[in-house]
Amino acid sequence: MIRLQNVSKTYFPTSKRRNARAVEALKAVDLHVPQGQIHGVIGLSGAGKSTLIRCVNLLERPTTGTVSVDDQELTGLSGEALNQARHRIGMIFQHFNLLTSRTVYDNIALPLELMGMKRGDIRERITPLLELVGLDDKAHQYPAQLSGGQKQRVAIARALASRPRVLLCDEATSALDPHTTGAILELLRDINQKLGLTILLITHEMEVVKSICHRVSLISGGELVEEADVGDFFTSPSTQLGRDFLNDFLELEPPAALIERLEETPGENSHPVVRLAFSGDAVSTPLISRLARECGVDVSILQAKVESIQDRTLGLMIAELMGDAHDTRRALDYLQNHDLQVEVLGHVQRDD
Ligand SMILES: Nc1ncnc2c1ncn2[C@@H]1O[C@H](COP(=O)(O)OP(=O)(O)OP(=O)(O)O)[C@@H](O)[C@H]1O
Repeated sequence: MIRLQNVSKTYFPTSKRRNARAVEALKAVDLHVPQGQIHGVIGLSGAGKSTLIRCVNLLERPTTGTVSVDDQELTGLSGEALNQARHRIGMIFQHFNLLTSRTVYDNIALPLELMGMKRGDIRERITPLLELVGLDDKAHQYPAQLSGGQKQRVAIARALASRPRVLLCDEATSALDPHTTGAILELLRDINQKLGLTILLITHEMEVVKSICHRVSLISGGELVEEADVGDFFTSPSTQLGRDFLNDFLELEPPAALIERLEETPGENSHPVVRLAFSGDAVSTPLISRLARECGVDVSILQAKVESIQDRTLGLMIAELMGDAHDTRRALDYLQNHDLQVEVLGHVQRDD
């Protein structure tokens, strides 16, 4: 439904200052979002998220590469043809972008008025939309009379008014409190299911990805460095940046006092400290007691938690494996052979 091929975007300096530099905001990005999927793009500030999503509806024109939506190449269009194609792409923003002088109803009607639709037809379109977003009693209020969550509901209804095939969400919940964020994400999931709408969203929040996305891409320095199903991303990200995002989200770090004592290479009396991630059957298997029994190591659990990621359960643990070098090596092999993701964080010296 959405296809970006080899998309690059360079912002060239507009001033003639000597130190003005071009910024390569996107570098050879390939992305495919199939029909009906919710795809998240996550990255740090300045990574290129906004540029990427704005390239999809050509609010930013890519410097090179092609963008297609619903089998139509947008990068080959201009003028009226591009305008028509954009009706099939709705967009919502972090700060809602509503017109303060228009009521809720009139904000939602705006794109339809611009399309030249008759008043009666507009009414027929808007009534069910107000119901869908849960604002049927607010039609004649002004944005200033609404909460942030209600404003975003108006923006969603406005984005859906032209019956788009695709909805782009630019940090749509970043200005909202956690409770309202949850409600808006639920509405987006509902719309995705009821209308079969394809959704591309950008965010810096793992919670958003975890709550509603099917697939996720990680962007860094203008490049997509990792792409995975959400369940896989949360169990075994393949890049260091992915692991950093996950660990920040899970708040699973060894205690500070231990971090200070961690050494990169094993010493004579040192034990490995490992971060373990396990999902599926491994969550309900008593692996740690088996590990102790079969490999002859003691396991000191420093932190542990169980998370539900959509329909999967993810177990996480930071543990020290205590035993001689041979046994701890066997223990690491044992864990890996039982489909756990094992990351050795370092080695800690034990004098006792
Ligand atoms: N209009 C512009 N002119 C010049 N440089 C720009 C422009 N817009 C963005 N950039 C630069 O492009 C890079 C990517 O910016 P972008 O806004 O896409 O990142 P982002 O991931 O959305 O960041 P944030 O989460 O902070 O909004 C940054 O280095 C930014 O400074």
